[in-house]
Amino acid sequence: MQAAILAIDQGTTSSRAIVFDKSGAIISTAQQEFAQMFPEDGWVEHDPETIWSGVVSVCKAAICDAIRKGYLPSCIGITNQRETTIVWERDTGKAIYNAIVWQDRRTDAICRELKDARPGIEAIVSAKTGLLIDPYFSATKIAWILDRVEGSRQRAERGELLAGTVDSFLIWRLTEGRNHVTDATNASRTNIFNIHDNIWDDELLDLFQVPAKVLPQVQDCASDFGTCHLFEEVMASAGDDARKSLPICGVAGDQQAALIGQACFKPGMVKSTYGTGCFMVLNTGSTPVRSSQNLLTTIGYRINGETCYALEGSIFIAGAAVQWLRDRMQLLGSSAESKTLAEQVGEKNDVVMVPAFTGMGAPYWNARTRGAVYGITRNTGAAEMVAAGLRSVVYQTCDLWEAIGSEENAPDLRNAILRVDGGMSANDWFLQFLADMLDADIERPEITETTALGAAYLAGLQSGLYASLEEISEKWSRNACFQSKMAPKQRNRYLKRWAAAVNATILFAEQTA
Ligand SMILES: Nc1ncnc2c1ncn2[C@@H]1O[C@H](COP(=O)(O)OP(=O)(O)O)[C@@H](O)[C@H]1O
Ligand SMILES: O=P(O)(O)OC[C@H](O)CO
Repeated sequence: MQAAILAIDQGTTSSRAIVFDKSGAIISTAQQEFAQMFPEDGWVEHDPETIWSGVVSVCKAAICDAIRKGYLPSCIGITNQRETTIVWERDTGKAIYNAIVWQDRRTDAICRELKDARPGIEAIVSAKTGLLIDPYFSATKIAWILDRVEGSRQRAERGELLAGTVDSFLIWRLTEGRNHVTDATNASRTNIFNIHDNIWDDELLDLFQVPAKVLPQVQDCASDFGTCHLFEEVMASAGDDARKSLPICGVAGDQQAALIGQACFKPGMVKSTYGTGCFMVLNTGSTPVRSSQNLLTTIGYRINGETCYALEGSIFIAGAAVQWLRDRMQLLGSSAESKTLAEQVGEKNDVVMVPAFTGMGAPYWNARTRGAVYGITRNTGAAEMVAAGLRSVVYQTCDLWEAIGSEENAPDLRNAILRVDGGMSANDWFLQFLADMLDADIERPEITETTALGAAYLAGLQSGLYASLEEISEKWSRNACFQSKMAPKQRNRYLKRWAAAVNATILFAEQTA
């Protein structure tokens, strides 16, 4: 049997397990989509039991298939949708409420009250955590659950409840209730983790009303998170001598894992991942760069106790717009069909979509806005709407690129190449429009499952399969490069219309609040 690594990628719309060999090639893969729940306007929930059963079943399927091909995983790396919050019982491992998903806006009022009650508090939170006060992050989600599920605050104080992001919940289940841990990247998305001192911050715990007792221990991304015995039966099919338990030794939030999978290890290297949302992450090295452009300062990875920081622009709706066009509007048979339809639409297409379905992320941070479409005529059909959806993701990326490029203390983006990955990066039409609008080179790697790959690299580092980040860096290879072909006049026209559409959407939200 050849050496391999099992990566668990628990994303917003699906759970995947991928077995990689040492070179980073995919040996086997299994995936399960799961239901998104929208109980109220702006609310998004997942069923933790569905997430759990899906993860177990994809892991078993991927391990089985890998063994059949002559590969035996020796460790597990985990990556996950970040910020999504679960509170569960220490005794039973059962969640006391559904997972509140990162996109969920229900705690907007709590965030506003905090800011109104204590002017200047956001600057303090931002200085310590690199984040803003926004419903996106985990702290207000934990507090909301503890305040709404009867008796849970008292239970938390008695040590009966545990809380965490999805990685933490999965590790608790995978280690059968032995380890309540998380990694520094996931912790850095909670609003209560001090990214400079690497501790849960007492002042912030008090501010957000989160009891320290419910929180996991925070570890380096490549470290010992516990051992999983749950797949021993499947592992046994490799033979009696085969190792059966699997150490979990790499963990990172999905966007940071993608930074690693894209081998963006040097300051100035930047990637954008197009899954449900889009997240542009720029490596800024050992110095945290404080944003003047409403971007987030976050932990890129922490290895051997050394933190590499990053600047992040977060967009809530990217592939989710394509999903909406497919599932709700029924304009597409599949997400891939969006390319064929968009190709039918010329440069004159004037429909502009602002996909603020769950508010707007960076750089606007407006939780109250909702989606809008402008410029519909009697000629507008499915193709125009689909092109508008794809273009809206590009325009949002332009906003991030502009914001990151304007940061005074960040590495210069003028000659930077943007590395892309995630579900939407399969779409060539989208990537060409992206290159045209950014006026920059866009590179897609051979392996676009970079999120899972990053988690596998971390586990491989810790388990000794790789010696260093340099060794990992050499494995990155390019599949395609997209370069701008658009005339500046046309680019400016598109950008002007986008800016007008965003302004109108914000104005509508303000006037109807
Ligand atoms: N060829 C494509 N063109 C446009 N969008 C796509 C394409 N393939 C997948 N997507 C979109 O990518 C998203 C899935 O990407 P993925 O990286 O798996 O997301 P996540 O990790 O958030 O679940 C879906 O929203 C889907 O609509
Ligand atoms: O599920 P994704 O890939 O869109 O990623 C979700 C992010 O981690 C949210 O911050």
